[in-house]
Parts: sequence; structure tokens; C-alpha cells
Amino acid sequence: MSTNFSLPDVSDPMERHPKAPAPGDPFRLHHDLCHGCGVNAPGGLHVTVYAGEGFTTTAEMKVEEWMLGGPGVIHGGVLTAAFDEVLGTTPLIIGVPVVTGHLEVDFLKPIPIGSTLHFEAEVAAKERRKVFVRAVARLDDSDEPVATASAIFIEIDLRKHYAKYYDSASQSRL
Ligand SMILES: CCCCCCCCCC(=O)SCCNC(=O)CCNC(=O)[C@H](O)C(C)(C)COP(=O)(O)OP(=O)(O)OC[C@H]1O[C@@H](n2cnc3c(N)ncnc32)[C@H](O)[C@@H]1OP(=O)(O)O
Repeated sequence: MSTNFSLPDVSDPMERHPKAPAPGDPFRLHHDLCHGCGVNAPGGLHVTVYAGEGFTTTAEMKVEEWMLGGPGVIHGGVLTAAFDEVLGTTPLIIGVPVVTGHLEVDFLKPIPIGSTLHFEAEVAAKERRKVFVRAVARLDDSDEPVATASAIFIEIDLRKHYAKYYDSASQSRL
């Protein structure tokens, strides 16, 4: 199954989840070894996502030497993984756990090693189990976007979805 990112004409009603972090507060880690957010993930991105106002989130990521792709700049796959983490955490603002179904990234400018990326994301719409999320990344010294991403995430029942993998995910807070 594959579907390009295309917002529905009308979104299902959405509400900020009453237990979502307050604006400015971080989402708790869902797994210490998560490649995106885990504090103990070897070679992980160590991205922390913060709740924003409404259906929005923010995040930052330092662009480190090991993320190198072209000389002096970030690898596109690393940036894509960072977007996946930021975008994939954002539906928790409406209390919906998801997995990535479809993710599109536009790479607008080279992103130098040593810079810091600032992400802003929002849940744009929900349609049945599909959650449509968009994000933009900027460098700290500029308002100009360096990359944007759009994704369709699919709502899951966490325990059922991961049931057969649970032994290897024993640190996961399901
Ligand atoms: C909880 C904390 C999260 C923290 C952040 C984590 C960030 C990282 C997120 C990830 O990287 S998750 C890992 C990468 N993704 C996966 O491993 C997902 C693998 N795919 C699956 O497990 C299944 O294909 C999936 C659960 C996504 C869908 O299977 P289902 O059988 O449950 O869905 P179904 O086929 O019934 O489709 C339900 C709806 O989703 C739509 N859909 C399914 N797959 C899609 C897809 N790939 N793209 C777009 N839409 C899709 C489908 O069209 C349909 O829409 P409608 O309601 O309009 O009919």
C-alpha cells in the first residue's frame, strides 16, 4: 500500500490530548534505544521533541560529524530519519500512537556539519486511522527553510502491533 501525501478535504475532528505535555515540555522517551530519541541508542540521533501550541511540536538536532554525507554536509538519509522521529512523535499531541506509512522529504539547501537544525511540525489532518503531519527545518541563523517533510502516519494499537516483537523491545513503554 502506498499513497502520496494529499490532505483530505475535511479532517476528522481533532483535540489536543489532555495528557499531552504542556507547550515547551518534552514528550517522554518511548524507548531508550530508539534510533531517533533514545538516550542510550548507539549512534542514535538523540532528538528530543517538545510540545508546542495546538497540534504543533518543535525539536532540535545538532548536525554532527558522523552524520556526514557529501563533504561537509548532512546525509539525506540521516535528515530523513530525523524528520521521521519529529513527525512520528507529533501525533501524540492528539494522543494517537502511529507508525510511518508514507514520508516525503524536500531537500532545499545543503545543511552543514556543525550547524543546529530547528524543526517545527504540525498535525494537519486526521482521516480515520491516517494522520497527516508536516514539518519544516531551519538553521539557527536563518528563517529560510532548508528542508520540509510531509508524512502519512497510520494509527496503531501499540500492544497488538508490536506483540510478536515485544521480547526484543523489552525496554519499550507500551
Ligand atoms: C508511539 C511513539 C512513536 C514515537 C516516534 C516514532 C517515530 C518513528 C516512526 C517509525 O519509523 S515507525 C517504523 C516504520 N514504519 C513501519 O514499520 C510500518 C510498517 N507498515 C505496517 O505496519 C502496516 O503497513 C501499517 C500498520 C502502516 C498499515 O497496515 P494496516 O493493515 O493496519 O492498515 P490498512 O491497510 O488497514 O490501512 C488503514 C488505512 O491506512 C492507509 N495506509 C496503509 N498503509 C499506508 C501507507 N503505506 N501509506 C499511506 N497510507 C497507508 C490505508 O489506505 C487505509 O486508509 P483508508 O482509511 O483511507 O482506507
